[in-house]
Amino acid sequence: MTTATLAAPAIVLDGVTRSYGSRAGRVDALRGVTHAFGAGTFTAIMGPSGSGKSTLLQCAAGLDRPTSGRVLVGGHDLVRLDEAALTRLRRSAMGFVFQAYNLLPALTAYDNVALPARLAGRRPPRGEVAAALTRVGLEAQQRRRPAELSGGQQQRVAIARALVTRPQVVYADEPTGALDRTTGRQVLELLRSTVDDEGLTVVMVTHDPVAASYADSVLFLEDGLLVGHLARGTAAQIAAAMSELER
Ligand SMILES: Nc1ncnc2c1ncn2[C@@H]1O[C@H](COP(=O)(O)OP(=O)(O)OP(=O)(O)O)[C@@H](O)[C@H]1O
Repeated sequence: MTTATLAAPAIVLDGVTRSYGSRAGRVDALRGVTHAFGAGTFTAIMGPSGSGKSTLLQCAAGLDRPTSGRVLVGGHDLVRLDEAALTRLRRSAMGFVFQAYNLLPALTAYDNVALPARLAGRRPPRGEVAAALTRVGLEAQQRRRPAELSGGQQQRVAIARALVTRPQVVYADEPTGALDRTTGRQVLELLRSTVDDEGLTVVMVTHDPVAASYADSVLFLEDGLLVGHLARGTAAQIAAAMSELER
């Protein structure tokens, strides 16, 4: 048995279902998903449009509540936490990176990175914010506002903001969706290095086999169910598995 299998998982989904009621009827976005994400691993979630990828990520992050099943993050059962406790856990243990960088346009890069700590009611030490910006290669751009940064730089600010609270897990939803290939690769290398160097657990939704090839393993979702798993696949192998699914 390897150390990875001995380590307690960072995130556990246990029989997670999520149904949405709408005027058009019921949609079963997740239909019983069970998976343990090992601590210090990078997992990509792939699947056709509407297969439940974003719903899975939202449930794993406590941004959405499952209809049934359990979600454990760092041993905490998210389903049993009230909103206040969930918010505290999200702010201390989880980081988020989205396709749209969600930076506040009026704030500098520095103040955007400092924001999560301020929201949690503390003034982050200047050195911690500066270190997070240095970590993503933006120490010289601290005083710039988002409009004065390229897309890739804005995404790196968003990653610094996700890392500054020293989370255990980072959830990323199409983090390279709005970036060109070279810039996207820098962002993926950065996510990869947070796993390799700092032992973070990263879960990333992506449509892009090249992005998914940076992960340790790829989970394939179809129609709300986990239907496949590929460990350490190349982009070509991942693309082949995807087209098999979409056939
Ligand atoms: N708030 C909601 N209300 C009703 N239905 C929803 C809601 N959110 C998602 N769904 C439905 O649940 C299913 C799964 O959606 P989800 O966004 O998780 O898929 P996805 O795999 O992330 O799709 P995409 O790749 O297109 O972003 C879809 O059928 C979607 O229409």
